[in-house]
Amino acid sequence: MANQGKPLIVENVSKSLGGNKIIKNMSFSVEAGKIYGFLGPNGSGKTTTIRMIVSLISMDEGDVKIGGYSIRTEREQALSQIGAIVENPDLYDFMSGRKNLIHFSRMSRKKLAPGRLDEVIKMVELDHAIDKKVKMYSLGMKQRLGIALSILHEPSVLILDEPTNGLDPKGIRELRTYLKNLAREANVAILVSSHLLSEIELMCDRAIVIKEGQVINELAVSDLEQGDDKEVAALFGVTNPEKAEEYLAQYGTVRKEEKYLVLEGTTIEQVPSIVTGLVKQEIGIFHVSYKKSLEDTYHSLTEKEVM
Ligand SMILES: Nc1ncnc2c1ncn2[C@@H]1O[C@H](COP(=O)(O)OP(=O)(O)OP(=O)(O)O)[C@@H](O)[C@H]1O
Repeated sequence: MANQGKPLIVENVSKSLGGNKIIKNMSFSVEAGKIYGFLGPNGSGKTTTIRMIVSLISMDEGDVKIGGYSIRTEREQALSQIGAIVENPDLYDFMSGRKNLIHFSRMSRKKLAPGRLDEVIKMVELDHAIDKKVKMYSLGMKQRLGIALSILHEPSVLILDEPTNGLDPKGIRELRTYLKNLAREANVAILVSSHLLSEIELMCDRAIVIKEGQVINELAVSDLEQGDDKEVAALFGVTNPEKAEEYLAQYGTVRKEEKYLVLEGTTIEQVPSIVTGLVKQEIGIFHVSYKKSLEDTYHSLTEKEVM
């Protein structure tokens, strides 16, 4: 098959809404086993594109191929290959997680492979709570149950519109780990829209950047970790974050990212003297690295005029 390894292909898709051309000749593809971030400013057309991919709305021009099937001419086969959470999944609060899964799998009419239900429950790490009522679940657990629902039928493509919305940092971290495993172990192609750039950096292999309904760039997130002599974001893992934060503030903006302090707006050349300074303050250092932040690249891309 010509498109093997690219289970999602968006080809020259256009869409007008309310008399305005919202999506303009959009094309991109997503590889199996990889997580792609779908990034763009508010109103750039992320949700509209996703709604077309999952066939919630029609497209005016172009096509979307899912597992090689056209969403226009082979809709049923195409949809059988895709799992998505676009709006909040309608879970029944009064039923257990397991009963929800059974109920929705019956509705989808596709017969589940033996053992699939337990496999999915394990994959989303809900084994301990699957027989509890959904109303007892945290938001993160509901999110994982939603993902379980969307992957029950073993799709080759999973689409998540702003999946970290409303999750706390622990929930976000769990979701990230879980999605990474799903991509690697089940070879699923995952497209995640998000406005959280740092989240895309941590979660995704590649980022598709859109603006005004057009793809303006596609980047390998790992490429961004090769800093150059321009401004970088330096990551410090230290024994006394409060004291270190105060010290680092003289060099730029400091923010916390999990167990690290991130110093924005420094240069690679400055890093050795910053490390010396931290040591003089009797702050222990267990990690130092730097990266060109996706945020900088993203802003420099989206602030340019679209041709
Ligand atoms: N039904 C509609 N009729 C007219 N215009 C619409 C309709 N739906 C969306 N739009 C417009 O299309 C553009 C793209 O909207 P869309 O929701 O796809 O963007 P988005 O990138 O998902 O934004 P956000 O990050 O804010 O969710 C916006 O300008 C929006 O106002």
